[in-house]
Amino acid sequence: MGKIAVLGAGSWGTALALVLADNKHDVRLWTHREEQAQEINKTHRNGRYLKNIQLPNNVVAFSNMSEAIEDVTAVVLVVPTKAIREVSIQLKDTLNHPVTLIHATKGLEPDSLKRVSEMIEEEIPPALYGNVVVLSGPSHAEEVGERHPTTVTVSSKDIEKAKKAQDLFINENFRVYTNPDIVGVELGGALKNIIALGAGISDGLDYGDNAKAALITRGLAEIARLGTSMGANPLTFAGLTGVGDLIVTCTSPHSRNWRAGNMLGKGYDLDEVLEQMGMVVEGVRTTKAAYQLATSQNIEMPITSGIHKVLFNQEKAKDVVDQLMTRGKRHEMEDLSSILGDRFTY
Ligand SMILES: NC(=O)C1=CN([C@@H]2O[C@H](COP(=O)(O)OP(=O)(O)OC[C@H]3O[C@@H](n4cnc5c(N)ncnc54)[C@H](OP(=O)(O)O)[C@@H]3O)[C@@H](O)[C@H]2O)C=CC1
Ligand SMILES: O=C(CO)COP(=O)(O)O
Repeated sequence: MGKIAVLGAGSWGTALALVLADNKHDVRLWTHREEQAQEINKTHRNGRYLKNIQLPNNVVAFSNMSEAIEDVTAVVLVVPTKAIREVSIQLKDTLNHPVTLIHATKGLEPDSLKRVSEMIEEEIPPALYGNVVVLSGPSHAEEVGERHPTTVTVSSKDIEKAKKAQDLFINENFRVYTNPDIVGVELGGALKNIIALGAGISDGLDYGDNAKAALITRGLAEIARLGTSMGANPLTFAGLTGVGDLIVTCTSPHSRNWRAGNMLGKGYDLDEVLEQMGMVVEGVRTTKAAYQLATSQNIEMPITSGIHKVLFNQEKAKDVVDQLMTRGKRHEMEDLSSILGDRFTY
């Protein structure tokens, strides 16, 4: 078994470190906070982000990146999207040998409109890792920490790299599939957070199960619409990183995006919500990026546009739902008819 560095000691980095440790790897969990590294090494717990989980002894925390990545064969980058460029630059300045590079971050960058693997490729010369691998899918850190059955997908432009990552992570509790469609895998993981905000808002307004099912299903339709226009395979959105992650994020109080939406639905304002969360709510910045993408590519994304109005234009969630419900009439399978042709045109 090899030495692996996990960069980012939030909820997800800590849970992934546990999976790798269960697979008998020598795991080096890097945090930018010295006091957090000391706490993890002393107590074998990450009190702020995953307090109920006891970490195995083969997870060792570091606050010095060059010590954390010394002689590692793989690096797992798992910080919020906002920090990806900064941590990638630190990694580029520190790394002096080739590694398998995996990221597990779910987001899109506003303005540049880049996916996370594209951001990494812009900051770290691909000569050091070949092609980036993304790990994504329905996986709350709290449940992975409890070793509950979980399934995820790894994807890369180089499928051999994805298979390497599959071998590092797979075990009896954590089943890992491969998928060659990195565009679809990354977009599914990023865009579902917008819909999870919407599901939380709907629950905050006490709109019940019908409304939430509508958001998940029509949310999937608009995710697939944007994704296919960007080159993704539409079938990826029917998989773990599409509908799978939508279900887990839109229906669970573990989800920070759902919880943030829930507070918005109950009438709190965005700044208050983010302050109370104390953890990353990726859907907020991703809504901005997806709205910019949809506008620039002329793709219809009514739910995303509605959530954009609630987050950034101070429109009332209830009014936005009313607007969504009274839009012009549509054919449910419009997207399929353009992909599959005559059989779906009626
Ligand atoms: N939690 C989950 O269940 C899952 C999360 N993800 C994704 O994983 C990514 C990370 O999320 P998650 O771990 O949950 O987030 P958390 O909010 O739990 O933790 C974020 C971590 O990143 C650290 N961080 C922030 N900025 C920097 C920086 N500039 N340099 C170094 N470290 C930094 C934070 O440090 P500090 O304490 O100092 O702020 C904190 O340790 C997100 O994209 C999320 O969508 C994916 C699947 C599941
Ligand atoms: O991506 C996740 C589960 O798959 C976690 O979602 P949240 O960031 O909303 O908690």
